[in-house]
Amino acid sequence: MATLQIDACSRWFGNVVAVNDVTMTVGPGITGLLGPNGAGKSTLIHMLGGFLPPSAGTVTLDGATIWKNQEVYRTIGIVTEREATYDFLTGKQFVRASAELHGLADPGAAAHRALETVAMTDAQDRKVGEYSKGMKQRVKMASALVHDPAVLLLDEPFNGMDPRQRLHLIELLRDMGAEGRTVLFSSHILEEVELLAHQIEVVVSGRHAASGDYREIRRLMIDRPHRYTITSSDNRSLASALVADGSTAGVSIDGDVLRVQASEFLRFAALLPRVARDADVRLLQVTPSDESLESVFSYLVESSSRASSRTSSRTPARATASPATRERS
Ligand SMILES: Nc1ncnc2c1ncn2[C@@H]1O[C@H](COP(=O)(O)OP(=O)(O)OP(=O)(O)O)[C@@H](O)[C@H]1O
Repeated sequence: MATLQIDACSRWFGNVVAVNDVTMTVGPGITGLLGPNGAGKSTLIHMLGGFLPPSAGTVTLDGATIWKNQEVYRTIGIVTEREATYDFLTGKQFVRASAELHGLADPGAAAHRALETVAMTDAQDRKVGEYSKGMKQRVKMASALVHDPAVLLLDEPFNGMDPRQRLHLIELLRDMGAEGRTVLFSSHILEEVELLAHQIEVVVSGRHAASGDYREIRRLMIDRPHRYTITSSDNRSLASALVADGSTAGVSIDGDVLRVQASEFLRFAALLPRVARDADVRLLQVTPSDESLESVFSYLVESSSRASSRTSSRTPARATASPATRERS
């Protein structure tokens, strides 16, 4: 079982602070690294993969420094976002070269196994330069898996994949996670993160904005209005009862449904059944209408930008759903 630890880590390039005082733990299973363009995801992945040293702080695997540590490199597989591959090699040669660089005893067998894992044996004798984007991604994946690493880091692995390839990669990563490997992938395709990751780490402007299950993160943001769509036995009576109580920010009737904006999640969750019972109304369906990762993300981006406009560029901002908030709840 491999655990990655990023501790008070910053990385800057000249005046640009790409990663700003991030502390994060990534354990076995699948973790999604989420953030807008330029948030620092690739920089974090490069530091975890041993491609870059941190400018400050530490990046370790099971307590061992990753940077320039060959022993650690043996246990890490990394698929970078970079398009560049050795186009003149066949898929098989490309993966085998990686096996040889790792000094594996039987590079041919290891390459074959890895190509089988990503379902690329049929195309293994074609030149990488002739592959589609998705096929290139898979062969890069095979090359990262060739030494059977305990840790797998993937930067935007779904880029350029068609839906079938995407599904295949989702299954593959699920299997890797289930085997107890530590899998960290970055993506801007929110549905994939939501579908795949048991744990989500959000970075915004180089800062660690949130950590946890996305629904959990969402619920922690109790200072943000939550929207619900409700159907009940008597929407009109329920609407007036909710308005009279005064703890909702907005109530409107929209055809057969009631749309409610609650100012506090926890309070509203306790209040709604009580108000319904007192008004003699039966609740038929209560659906959160904005609990997607997209809305969580927009909120975090907004709150982190608000915080960063108040702080200097090297001071970490605390968004509402930062780990510190989590501990308090
Ligand atoms: N080698 C470099 N030299 C200078 N600036 C860099 C370098 N690498 C990254 N940066 C800057 O650091 C910031 C974070 O970049 P990074 O690539 O880590 O973000 P990202 O979240 O992966 O973005 P994207 O999703 O667009 O790939 C950006 O402002 C970027 O321009």
